[in-house]
Amino acid sequence: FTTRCTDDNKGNGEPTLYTRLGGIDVISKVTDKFLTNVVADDMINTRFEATVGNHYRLQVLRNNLIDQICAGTGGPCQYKGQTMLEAHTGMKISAAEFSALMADLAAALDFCEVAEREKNDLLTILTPMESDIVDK
Ligand code: HEM
Repeated sequence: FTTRCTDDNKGNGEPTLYTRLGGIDVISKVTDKFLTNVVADDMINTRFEATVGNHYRLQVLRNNLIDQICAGTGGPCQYKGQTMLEAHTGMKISAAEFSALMADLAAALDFCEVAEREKNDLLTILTPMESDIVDK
């Protein structure tokens, strides 16, 4: 039975994925690189033209992405955006576009030197969202 002087574990001494990723600082940097990669990605960047062209809208998306990753990995944030189904309904996003976006995120995690285990853990959390995002 392991205890440590922190509440950042599930009672088993294992830090949350949020902490293993490096906390809000690394999550923010990964999100910025991810958005840079998406904007450079000819497969999907037209999807984000209106967002990138509006500073306020881009900041909202950035904040929502950071909160979503922070909250989803056990960090102290609250996601305040729409559900994935609400946010993507009407866009008719294809499975190929979803894969392209996930590859842009994986490249951002590599760029920020996030370790393989943490990279895979985060991608594993996001992958099931495909059913609420693709073909809606
Ligand atoms: C696991 C994959 C994905 C996640 C976690 C994700 C996450 C999000 C989040 C958090 C928002 C903001 C919702 C809000 O503001 O209330 C959003 C909006 C959006 N997403 Fe996704 N998304 C994913 C996949 C995709 C894909 C594959 C595309 C298109 C290729 C896409 C295109 C968009 C667009 C265009 C918006 C609207 C941005 C705006 O409001 O200006 N998303 N997404």
